Parts: sequence; structure tokens; C-alpha cells
Amino acid sequence: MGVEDTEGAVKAAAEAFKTWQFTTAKQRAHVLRQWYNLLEANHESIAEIMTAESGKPLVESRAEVIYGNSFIEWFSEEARRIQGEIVQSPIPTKKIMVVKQPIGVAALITPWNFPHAMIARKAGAALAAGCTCVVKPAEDTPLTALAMAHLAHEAGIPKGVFNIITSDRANAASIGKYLCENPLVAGLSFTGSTAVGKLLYRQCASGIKRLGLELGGNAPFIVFNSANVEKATKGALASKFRNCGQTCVAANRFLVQDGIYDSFVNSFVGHIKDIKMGEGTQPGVTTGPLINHAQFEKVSSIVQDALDKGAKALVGGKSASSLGELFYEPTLLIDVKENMRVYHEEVFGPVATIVKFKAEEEGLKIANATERGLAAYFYTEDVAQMFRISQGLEAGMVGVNEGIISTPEAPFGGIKESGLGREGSHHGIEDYTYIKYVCVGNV
Ligand SMILES: NC(=O)c1ccc[n+]([C@@H]2O[C@H](COP(=O)([O-])OP(=O)(O)OC[C@H]3O[C@@H](n4cnc5c(N)ncnc54)[C@H](O)[C@@H]3O)[C@@H](O)[C@H]2O)c1
Ligand SMILES: N[C@@H](CC=O)C(=O)O
Repeated sequence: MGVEDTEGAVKAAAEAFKTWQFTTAKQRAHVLRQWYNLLEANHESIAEIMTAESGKPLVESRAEVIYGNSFIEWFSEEARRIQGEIVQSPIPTKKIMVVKQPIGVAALITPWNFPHAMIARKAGAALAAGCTCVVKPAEDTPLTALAMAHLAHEAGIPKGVFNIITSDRANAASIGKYLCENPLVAGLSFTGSTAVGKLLYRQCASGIKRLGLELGGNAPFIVFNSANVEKATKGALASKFRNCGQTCVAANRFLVQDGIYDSFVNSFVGHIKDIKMGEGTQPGVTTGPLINHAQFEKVSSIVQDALDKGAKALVGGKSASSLGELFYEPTLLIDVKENMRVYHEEVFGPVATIVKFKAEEEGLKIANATERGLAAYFYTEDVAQMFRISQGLEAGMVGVNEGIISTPEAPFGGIKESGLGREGSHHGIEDYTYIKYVCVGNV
């Protein structure tokens, strides 16, 4: 689809907003719950579609559908808890009311790495608030989005309330620009690369549009001397290799204190060798291919740059071409130095790097030495250290002795160049409502 189709979708969403905004919270809660029920009932088919279009192993696709559905369930409940305030007035004849209203048409641009959950996290909140949506899924994963839309209409979400614009790569930029600049669109929420996020930020400036940005991360994963190696290895594997490393909150830099370095590295190497990579529909496969050639080239070149500059691959370090052209071996690099790309860039692939440090302050300093601030992780059994480090880390989300932090109940989002706003939790609705102060005089 292209800009003309987008124009049609925006007009349909604006038209549908005229009535959807006046539905009661209870009605919206009901219809979202119906959608959730259908998404649950069709969960295996959606997982199969996702695996077919993205290569994600079925076991991960199933987990994502459960995860994505839980946002629709959560926001079906939250719809009825969007509360205003009655404020104490300084003048007896005046009353002050603060109400929250839906912003209008919300444009949602989503990535390929979580084709269902990233739509669910945005659309669930928008629809609960009383907004209508125009969703532009990533070019690699349009079918999951269309399946969700099919079920949305079956669930009774009225025509025009939830619209999908699919596109190829060539049309993504013009569709994005159109959504940013169209005055009928009240707000835009984007998950994807920092480069595109910055472009959308600039494009939205002309109309001072409401903006939510979930951008790239560069998560440190610190293992302190006080850590439990077993727990740290388990968390490291989950955080790094989930979705073949193509996750914005994936651990990107392992920082390991000198006293625990050898035992952590040995344990990590053993577990990485056990990862079963292959075609997503094969039983037992836990890790699939990279999404496309661009991702494959990016991952290969980042690793090659590190190897050329003296890093050592304890596991992997090359493509797994016998499995297919987009497979890259789970990799562990040591002797990583500041002059290597992998030290600074978000790899977005199955590549773990380890840097050794001595003192706690040094570990924290390296962890914070990035312009990104999405997630950060650390492992320690020392309670005082838990408080010191979680306060000191410059990130929107911190996992303490935990490698998987995403859940609809908690606010997801970053600081610094990792984005604006929060998704999920009760804060997730804020992007889709505005506060209106109503002053009633002469009472
Ligand atoms: N934060 C995340 O969850 C996330 C997700 C995907 C990719 N990434 C990062 O981005 C890198 C590149 O991946 P990518 O190229 O698919 O991400 P991307 O940011 O280019 O794509 C994400 C979405 O934005 C759309 N898009 C692309 N260019 C656009 C434009 N000019 N205007 C409006 N929309 C546009 C795409 O069609 C897709 O829907 C990855 O290596 C990774 O570092 C991050
Ligand atoms: N992995 C994130 C989304 C971005 O990649 C999540 O856990 O929700």
C-alpha cells in the first residue's frame, strides 16, 4: 500500500473517532475482551503465521502471542480505570474538574521483531482510551498484523477503528511522513531503530504531534563478584538469545568483574553451545534465523570488525550457512576493546561480548557510557549493592538478578536516545489521552 491508501485509512479512522470516542469505557472494555478471547482461541494459527513470515521458532512465536495477547487483556481492564480529578477550588463559586479525553487518531508504526506484541501494546492502550488507529506494521511481517485485524473485526471493533496499512520498504518513508504531517493524526507511536525514530521526531515537530518512541537499546549486563553464577548464566542466555538477539532490551554488553570472570565465561560457553538453532517449525529448535539480509550483513560485519581488531570468538563467529543463508551461529566474543564497533553498537543478533572490569565504579561507568538508556541488568547477591547499582544505572528499566523484564503490568520505555514515554502498565494509556481542565463558575 502507499500514501493514497494511508489517506483513506486516516480518513476512515477520523470518521470512526466521531463515534468511538463517545462509547463508554465499559463498552470498550467489553469489545477489547472479546478481541482478547478470539486472539487466545486462535493463538496457534497466529503463531504459525508469525513463524512462517519471520522465521521465529514456533516455541517463541507461541510465547509472543501469549505475551501480546496479555496487553489486550490488560488494557481491556485498564479502560475502566482512566480517572479524572475534582480539585479543591480557591473560590467557593468555582469548581475545578480535570478530565481525560482521547487524543483522536493514533498512528502506530511497528517493527518486525515482535510482529504481534508491539501492535498489541500500542493498539490496546489507544483503543482503551477511545482513540482510533492506523497501524503500519513492518514490511517483513504484515500477515500477523492482518490476522490481528481480522479478529478485531470479528470481535466487534467497528469498521474504521483499527486500520492496517501494509507497505514495502520503498513506501515506508513516504507513509511515515504522511502520518507525521497529517493534521487528522493526533499522535504517533513508533518502535524501531533510533535513526528512524529521530526522523519521525523531526517530522512530527511541524504539527507538535503527540509522540511515543521506543527505540534501540545497548543494554549492559553486569555480573559482579557477588553474583550467583548459575542464576547469572541463565539470565544472560534468556536476555541475549531470546528472538535470536533481535530484541531492543537484549543484553548487548556483558561486563564481568575479575573475580567471577572465569567461572561465568566457562558456564556461559557451555550453555551457548547447547542452543538448538534451525528452522522454526522443527521440534526442539529454540533459535531461528535473522530476519533479513540487511540484518545478516549488519551482524556479520560487526563481528568481523571485532575479530579483525583482535577479539577472540570462544563460540561461533561465523554464519551457520548449512542451515540457510540468514542463519548466524550463536557467538561469544572476548577481548573486546573500545575501538571495535561491537563495543558501542546495538548488535541485534545472537552475539554476546564480554568485557572484564575490576572495581564496582568502573563497571557502572562502562555500563553508562552510551547514549542509549533502555534496559540494564545486573547480578549480585549483595543487597546494598542492589540498591546502589539500580539507582546508578542510566536506564528506563533495570533487571536485578533477572534477564526477562517485559510484562504488561510494568512500564516499558527508555531514557536518553532510547525514547520517550512508557508503554504497558497504567502509564501506557497516557500517550493516548490529554488532560482537560474544566472550570465551572457561578456555582
Ligand atoms: N527497538 C526495537 O524494538 C527495534 C526493532 C526493529 C529494529 N530495531 C533496530 O533497527 C535496526 C534496523 O532495523 P529496521 O531497519 O527494520 O528498523 P526500522 O526502524 O527501519 O523499521 C521499523 C519500522 O519503521 C518503518 N520505517 C522504516 N523507515 C521509515 C521511515 N523513514 N519513516 C517511517 N517509518 C519507517 C519500517 O517499515 C518498520 O515498520 C536493527 O538493527 C535494530 O538495531 C530496533
Ligand atoms: N523486546 C521488547 C520489545 C522490543 O524489542 C519486549 O520485550 O517487549
